[in-house]
Amino acid sequence: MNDRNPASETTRPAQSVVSPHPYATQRAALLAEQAAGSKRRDTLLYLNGVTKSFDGFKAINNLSLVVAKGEMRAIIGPNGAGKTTMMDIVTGKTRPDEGEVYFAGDVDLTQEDEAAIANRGIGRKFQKPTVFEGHSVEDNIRLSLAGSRSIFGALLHRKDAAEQSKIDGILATTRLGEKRRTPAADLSHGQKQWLEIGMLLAQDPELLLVDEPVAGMTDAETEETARLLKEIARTRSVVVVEHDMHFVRALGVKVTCLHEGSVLSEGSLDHVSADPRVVEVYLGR
Ligand SMILES: Nc1ncnc2c1ncn2[C@@H]1O[C@H](COP(=O)(O)OP(=O)(O)OP(=O)(O)O)[C@@H](O)[C@H]1O
Repeated sequence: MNDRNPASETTRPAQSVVSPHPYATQRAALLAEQAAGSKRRDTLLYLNGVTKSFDGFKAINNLSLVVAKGEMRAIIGPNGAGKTTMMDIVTGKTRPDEGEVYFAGDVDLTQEDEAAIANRGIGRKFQKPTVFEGHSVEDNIRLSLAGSRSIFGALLHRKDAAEQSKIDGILATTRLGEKRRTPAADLSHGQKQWLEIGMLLAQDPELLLVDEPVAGMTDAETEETARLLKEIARTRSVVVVEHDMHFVRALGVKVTCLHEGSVLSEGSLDHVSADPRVVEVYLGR
């Protein structure tokens, strides 16, 4: 049955001529603000229009990159694309000439030094592992937990249960539980890389920057590293720079290809590796 009343339709003014009720406009503005706010809250690392020149050469050129909370992102690109310089900028080692770099909403990283940025919860793993070779695996983790305590104090102080359980958790994550008493010097190259990742985890970073973690690893170690980083990324954001495409595929995350200091292509590995520009400057080489 058609219960519409044609008479009332003819008398009702057309919607387009009715100006919206002030509350409706306010509500629309509020919703837009909430959406923008929640987007901001979801963002952990925000780079916008970042540029850095060395002697007139733009190593980073109008780079924009957004990493969400809890996201793992793989960064690929040819040598000299600016991957290391990008990480140097995020960690405060290098100051950008222009652009915005924000962490966790409103922390302006361009205004902070390396130590302050590390304290904010940004941990970086360089390509070459730097562990305390003479100490056991477990003590390496303990020393990293210690923070401001002296090294001597860290090794001598009474072990409390909470600390021990944190160390055990890190050893399990980094597949080093059975190696806890082994001197770091006796670990394989891959295990040393995992130990260093564990030492970073001891500092509870919200964002981990990892530079070429699988370079020099065996295939089995490479596969295990992909699993390990995926586990870590359940509770933190991870940005991993890597040339090994098998490894990047195993990560199964969004990929950003840098070239000449800017984003050349971004998306799934399939999308990025099918991009003719990426094939031309990187994958096809
Ligand atoms: N401190 C510096 N002084 C001068 N030039 C620099 C400096 N740091 C980086 N560059 C230059 O900036 C460009 C980008 O270098 P960067 O190391 O960031 O590239 P990358 O993508 O990390 O390369 P790779 O894959 O080889 O590590 C290169 O041409 C490099 O020579």
